[in-house]
Amino acid sequence: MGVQLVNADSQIDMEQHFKITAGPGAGKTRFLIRHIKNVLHNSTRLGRNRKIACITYTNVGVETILQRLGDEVDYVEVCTIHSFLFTHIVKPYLHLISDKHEINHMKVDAPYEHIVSNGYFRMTDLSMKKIQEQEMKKVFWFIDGDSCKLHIRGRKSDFHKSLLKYKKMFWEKGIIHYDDVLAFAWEILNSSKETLRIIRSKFPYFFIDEFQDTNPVQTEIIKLIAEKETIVGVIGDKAQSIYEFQGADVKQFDNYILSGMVSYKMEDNHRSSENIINLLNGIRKDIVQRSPDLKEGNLPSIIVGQPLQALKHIQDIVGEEQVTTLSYSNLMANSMRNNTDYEDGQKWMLIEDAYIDSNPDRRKIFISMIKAIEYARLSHYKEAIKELSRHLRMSDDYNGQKTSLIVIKMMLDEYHEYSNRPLWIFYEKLLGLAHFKFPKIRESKDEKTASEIEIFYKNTLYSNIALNVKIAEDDSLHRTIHKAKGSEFDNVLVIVKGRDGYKYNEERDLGFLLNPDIDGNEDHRVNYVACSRAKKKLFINLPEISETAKKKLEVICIRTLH
Ligand SMILES: Nc1ncnc2c1ncn2[C@@H]1O[C@H](COP(=O)(O)OP(=O)(O)OP(=O)(O)O)[C@@H](O)[C@H]1O
Repeated sequence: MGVQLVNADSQIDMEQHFKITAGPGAGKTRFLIRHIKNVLHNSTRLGRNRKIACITYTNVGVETILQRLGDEVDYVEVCTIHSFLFTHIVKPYLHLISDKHEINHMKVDAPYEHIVSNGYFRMTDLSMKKIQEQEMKKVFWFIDGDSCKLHIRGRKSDFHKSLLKYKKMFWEKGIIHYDDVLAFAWEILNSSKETLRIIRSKFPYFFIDEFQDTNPVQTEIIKLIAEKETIVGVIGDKAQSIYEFQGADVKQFDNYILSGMVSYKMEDNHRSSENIINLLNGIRKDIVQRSPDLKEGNLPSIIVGQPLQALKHIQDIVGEEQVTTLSYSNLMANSMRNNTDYEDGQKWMLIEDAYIDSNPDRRKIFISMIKAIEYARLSHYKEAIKELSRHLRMSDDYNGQKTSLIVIKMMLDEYHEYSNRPLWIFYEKLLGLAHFKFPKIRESKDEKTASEIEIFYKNTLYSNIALNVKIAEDDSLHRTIHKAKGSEFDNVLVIVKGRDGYKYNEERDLGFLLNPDIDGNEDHRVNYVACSRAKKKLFINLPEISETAKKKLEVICIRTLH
């Protein structure tokens, strides 16, 4: 059977595996909600212990689906893949593989983000094998025959044994990372037929949204579950696959086939105006989207100049309406939010890489403090308290949470006193707090003998370091493109800059419009996702534009404003 054309309101056979391919704004979420409701009302295979699993990529995605399901959530479990696998497979059945991997399974309470441990790294032979500590961020699991193995992205040789030794030091303490959850879940299901049977029986339907972002281990888990009894349905858009660094792969979506699976395609775009849809159709060729609602709107515009000026210019055009800016890097998004200029060609870093301090305790406290303050400024208080309380566990009867709240509130009240001044001022403030224990920095008498650390604290502005904080679930007006996935906004300004330390280069950075390669170039897909978030007005900001590019873009119906 070929690919069948459907729309957001179509009903499909609920007892067959399915794959739905659809572009942005096609109504994938609307389809999923209607399909879940259809199964809830008509299936005879559901019950108190037999639910629909609905997996989506982010916590924001989970909230959206829960809200749209309204009261009909009794027999549906909506969660992220990590939370599903942890709750239903890893937590209850980890004991099946804990001896083999030396995991202290009684102490495992939740998965954690992997923060590279210098101490553990030094206890392996990895540095002797010329592996840099930062490369530990590129460690991933892959399935090799009957077992999962560790590998470092970008390396050819096999470092599995050394990497396993590093990981085991965490596991012994009951710490497992998000990527371990996938590997452990696969191993448990692959080796225990009984666990697989229980999962199939608890979840007769298994739906996955944003399937283009799943990684290969996840795909194998889904294939195992789908072998019998459970009906699996996946929905996605390969042109919106933007998590290559986490192991997602465009080809995976195309190659994903289950026996008896029916493939569907949606060609509508209910979100954007016809002019924006025309621009999107110029970037991708596999789906030509139509505008069933014939929404009118201006031609997308290019604005050349500084991003902050461009935003001001657009604000004059749209009046009272809000404008959302979308940037590739945290650095750019944070600069827009803080109303500060951004110099093209800056290296994108996480705060962990940007923060120079050889004393590990002091470094950890300062990084957490800055993160907590910046989260709290965006009202993400829960994350702020979680980040800080790990250093204040002993300070109160609430695991440090009460003290964290007091400290954060005080630091926010006094933000103006240190935010645009050297980190040294911030350091002196923390010294005076007495809540934290860290060694003092030895201050030199004259500039000649100043240590690297003293120079860093005295010459680096707090605001410059804070720009590197990554906001986990950013719902602000100025966010990164990755954090805008699945959302839509009336007016969007896409900011195009040079990549990670490079100055803007038209051929490369405007390639997504001049010579689009959606399958082969992830940067093109990221910019495509950004443009496709706009409902009414789309603006693209560039630092400069050549006459040739201008002419070419006029043909694709973009006008250029200077
Ligand atoms: N059949 C429809 N009629 C009218 N509006 C619709 C229809 N389907 C979806 N919409 C609207 O179109 C917009 C996009 O829908 P939705 O968010 O479900 O798309 P999507 O396919 O998940 O998009 P993306 O992949 O870009 O995140 C929403 O505002 C939604 O309310």
